[in-house]
Amino acid sequence: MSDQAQKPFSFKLLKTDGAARRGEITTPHGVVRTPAFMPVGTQATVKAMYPQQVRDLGADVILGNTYHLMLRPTAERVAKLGGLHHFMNWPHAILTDSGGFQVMSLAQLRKMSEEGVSFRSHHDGSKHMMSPERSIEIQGLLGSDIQMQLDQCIALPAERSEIEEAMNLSLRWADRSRTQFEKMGGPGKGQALYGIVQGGDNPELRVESAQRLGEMPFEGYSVGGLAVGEPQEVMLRMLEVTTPVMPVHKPRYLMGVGTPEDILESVARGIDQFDCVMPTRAGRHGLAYTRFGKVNLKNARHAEDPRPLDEEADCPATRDYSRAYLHHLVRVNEGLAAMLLTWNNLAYYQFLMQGIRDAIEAGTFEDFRQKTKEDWARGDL
Ligand SMILES: Cc1ccc(CCc2c3nc[nH]c3cc3c(=O)[nH]c(N)nc23)cc1
Repeated sequence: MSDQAQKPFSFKLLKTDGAARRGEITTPHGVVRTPAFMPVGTQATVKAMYPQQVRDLGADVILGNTYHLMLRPTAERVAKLGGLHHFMNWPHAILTDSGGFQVMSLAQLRKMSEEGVSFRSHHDGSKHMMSPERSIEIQGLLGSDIQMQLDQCIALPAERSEIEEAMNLSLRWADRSRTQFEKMGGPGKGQALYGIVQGGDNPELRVESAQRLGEMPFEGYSVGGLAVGEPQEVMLRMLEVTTPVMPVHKPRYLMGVGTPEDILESVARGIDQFDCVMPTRAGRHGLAYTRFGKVNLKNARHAEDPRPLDEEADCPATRDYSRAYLHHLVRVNEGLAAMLLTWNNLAYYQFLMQGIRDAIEAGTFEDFRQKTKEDWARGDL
């Protein structure tokens, strides 16, 4: 693969329905159908799932975590073992974050400067420096198909001056990330680097960030700085002012989003890619997502319910096990509970994304959105 001239990274906008977009991203490891949900594989595994299982549910791309992997087993070791795709036996597309967000939420003794973020590992206290250049070097060593610039995501609410300072630092880091990405020959390998729009909950700063990033040569653009605890209407309002000033023919990735409803509402506002720990983490805590809303299997009301989660579903976890059995597994904390509920939840998320893609192609996205929300509201009879 390495010596073949790679097909360049590309995005095709196939159809729009209102602000909703149906597209295709071509990467060196296959095509990503958008709108896409990208399961999170933090430590080189989508927790409690086999790679082939994740693929069979319809995932075209998963996420790897630069911060975790740079600490254990280190990016250099993953590179020595053939890169992340080979290491984790996932031959399809991989997207990695730059690691800055995780440093700010997980590491100890963090110190932010113009150079980057210095920090100590939350495992063994070893010292590290994450600069735009080092982040791109790590993502290149992992062999990531879609890489992120190093940015500064701040918690909301925040003062305008603080938001503006973080936005401008992220723009300077965008430029340094791009320089390093091109120095490492990313475009020639068919890899992509996304700029990340910041600007907090301030509409003017959001527009300024998107416009200034749009003038820089990125293969795609992320909307960052959201899904950090702000109300849903603030997040949606920021999308309404930001996506209209983002490049039309480049993919848009809303970082860290979200629940099925967040995804539906964000597709309606022009977003193409999503990631969220919700389906996998919730699965490990006994929560099941279904066509008719959420089912908390810890709840005693399921103790003698012989029905599966959804007998019409294709996924064995959803169709072949009673709620009573799932409730039992959750209550006695059996490993199979996490396996089955993660499987169910990822299956539901991919089922939702397939429905969204089909509806945009058919020009019926608005009906699909309303019907899906009615089904969720119907609740789990
Ligand atoms: C493995 C993996 C997990 C999670 C992520 C996304 C993590 C994430 C956010 N999650 C919620 N809100 C977020 C905002 C930002 C942001 O502004 N910048 C960056 N770089 N990442 C974010 C990427 C990769």
